[in-house]
Amino acid sequence: MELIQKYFPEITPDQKEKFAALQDLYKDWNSKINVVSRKDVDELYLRHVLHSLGIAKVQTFKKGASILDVGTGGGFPGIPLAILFPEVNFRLVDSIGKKIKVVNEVSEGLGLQNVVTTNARVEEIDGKFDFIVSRAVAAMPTFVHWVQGKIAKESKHELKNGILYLKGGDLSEELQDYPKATIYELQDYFEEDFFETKKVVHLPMKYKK
Ligand SMILES: C[S@@+](CC[C@H](N)C(=O)[O-])C[C@H]1O[C@@H](n2cnc3c(N)ncnc32)[C@H](O)[C@@H]1O
Repeated sequence: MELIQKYFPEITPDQKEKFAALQDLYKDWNSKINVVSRKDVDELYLRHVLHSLGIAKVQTFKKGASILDVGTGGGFPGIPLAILFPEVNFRLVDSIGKKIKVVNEVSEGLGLQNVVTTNARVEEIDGKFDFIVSRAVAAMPTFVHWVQGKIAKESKHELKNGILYLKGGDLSEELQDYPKATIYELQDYFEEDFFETKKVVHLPMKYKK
């Protein structure tokens, strides 16, 4: 929790309270429906919350923006980002119903007004979003295939509307067909080399050459 404050010192008392409440909510819901490993619950703030917020170091979402979190699982990166950006609209999607149940319980437990969830495959989702965020769901070509057509053209943001994907490893092969992809290293934003998945990939909507 101290790490959240260290790297996001501008959070309000309300946001601080919500971040602090996450641990008990996940512990409680995970004991009923096992969606996050026990080790992960113990290391929730570092492995999940701070890691998810890495996306916010790359792009600050403006008021009224719409964000789709694809394959949110237990709510990552969507829930921490929704706490950090209360005036931004988040839609969290997962194809597994019990994961969405946990996300709903956590979101309701926190009283988040800016989160809606959908239990579906992302391919079935209609609508356009400013950004699509994700972590650990599919290789880039598959992912792009799923989400192309769901990104709004107009951008009010510093980065062009598109995908922001938390990824690890050597991405040169995976990204070879996407010359417009930009790779941001999380270690440039955090003093310590915290994370196993160390990069945020930004792929703008018009990703082709
Ligand atoms: C490895 S988990 C990652 C969960 C979360 N993003 C995280 O990083 O903790 C991958 C998730 O993607 C979901 N998923 C996979 N393919 C999907 C699809 N086509 N549409 C929606 N969800 C999908 C799975 O159900 C699973 O919950």
